[in-house]
Amino acid sequence: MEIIHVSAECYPVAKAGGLGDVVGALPKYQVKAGHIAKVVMPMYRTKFLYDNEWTVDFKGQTNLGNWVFDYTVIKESSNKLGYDLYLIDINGLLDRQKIYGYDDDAERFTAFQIAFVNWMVHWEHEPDIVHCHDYHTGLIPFMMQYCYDYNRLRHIPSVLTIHNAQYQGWMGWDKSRYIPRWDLWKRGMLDWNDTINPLASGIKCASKVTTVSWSYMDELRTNSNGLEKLFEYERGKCVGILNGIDNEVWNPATDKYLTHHYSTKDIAAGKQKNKKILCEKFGLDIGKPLFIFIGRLVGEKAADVLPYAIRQAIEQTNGEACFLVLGSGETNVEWEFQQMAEPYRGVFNVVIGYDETLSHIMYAGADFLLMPSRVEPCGLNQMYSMRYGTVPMVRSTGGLQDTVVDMGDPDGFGIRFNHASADDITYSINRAVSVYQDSMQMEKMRKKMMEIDHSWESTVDEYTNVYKSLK
Ligand SMILES: Nc1ncnc2c1ncn2[C@@H]1O[C@H](COP(=O)(O)OP(=O)(O)O[C@H]2O[C@H](CO)[C@@H](O)[C@H](O)[C@H]2O)[C@@H](O)[C@H]1O
Repeated sequence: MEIIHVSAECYPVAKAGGLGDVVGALPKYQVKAGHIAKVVMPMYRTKFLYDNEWTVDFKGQTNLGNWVFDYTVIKESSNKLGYDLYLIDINGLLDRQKIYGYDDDAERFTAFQIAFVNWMVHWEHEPDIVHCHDYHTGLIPFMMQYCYDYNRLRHIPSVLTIHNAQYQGWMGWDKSRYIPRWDLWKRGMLDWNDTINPLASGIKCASKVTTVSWSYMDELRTNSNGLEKLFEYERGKCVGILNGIDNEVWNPATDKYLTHHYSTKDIAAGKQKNKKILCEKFGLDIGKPLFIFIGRLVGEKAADVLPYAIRQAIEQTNGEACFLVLGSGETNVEWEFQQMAEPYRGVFNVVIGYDETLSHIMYAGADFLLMPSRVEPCGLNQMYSMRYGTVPMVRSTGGLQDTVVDMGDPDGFGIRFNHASADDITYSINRAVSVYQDSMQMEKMRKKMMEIDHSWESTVDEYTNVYKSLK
């Protein structure tokens, strides 16, 4: 089968979070399973662009409302990612360093989607599936169905994967002029509560909708930032498929970001060497259990309760636990963490920003990973931490409850709690501190979690089944 993934992110080209990881890996494993998989994304000005060779595949012209624009599609020449990678360049809109966060994001991603369908119409052959990811590509199924210029694409099945339903790309109806000549009777397929809602439109118009864990699929019907009724109505075409992880990138025995590699044969020693790097660099006590948090500092990840929870845990344990935080997001949360660095020197440190290398060393060197998320569609951090023998501490929600078993269970290896509250987090940290004293139990849990198979190899067929159901 030929599958075209369309996305705003793809690791290692451009990544802001888990979406990039999934779109970077799934196509690679689809190719290994015998499919033709391609990725199409915007041509941001990232390091990957300048470090690699490209050929021009297509040049076209189309418009965003009255603005006529040229676009260029370039293709990575060496197939180094294991699948065909195409970037769409639109001067003035996509030629930026960051992926998101600009005032004209609505125009940027709408123009990207228009350029994509416009390019597809010029293809001499047709793919079997167009696979869209998140709201940035949510208008594509609508455009393929109801824009007169793209009628030729109508019968190609589309799949929308929702990585995060919190963000929906809402646009005022004044922006409907951006969408190329469309069947005005189909206004309802764009609309949700009197705004153009690209995610809702994708859910309505895609042939199938998937999300990234079973529990999150259920949750969306009761908690999806306003789309609950839509998920209930469309439940027949929705399916949950748990994310995999790229075992080639995330492997403590070969990880290119690590100086000290290890496997299940030398877990404790391997982790200790990585912990030493972190503790020396961040002034933390290597004799104490090390807790980490990696991620966006936003309410969804319950980052706002963490500063207080960590302070409370440090007090309650008499400073017997160390904490290292890596992330960026809401300014007040960043500020609170930064204020803690000095008074809690020796047991707490924070890095505000995005650092891929440091994140790998943290997964390897930490003892525990904190993930108190209020909403977590799947979560990759807990799966990476398991692969690196770091005990995940998660709130029981979404994909976290699908992947982590509490250590109270005979088969358990992690810590689960029910509320994204400082008290639940602190209580769990206390549980962790006491299990940390039991090196046999730690070793057992580490080994168990490192042996769990979360590879894409074991998941890729579930997507194939979805595609096949559409042919
Ligand atoms: N400051 C930083 N520095 C370095 N690396 C950082 C970082 N902040 C985050 N990361 C990395 O970004 C990724 C985060 O992935 P997650 O899946 O946990 O969350 P995210 O909310 O981005 O993804 C959404 O999409 C994914 C994919 O479907 C779902 O698993 C998830 O639940 C959903 O919210 C990990 O690779 C993590 O290491």
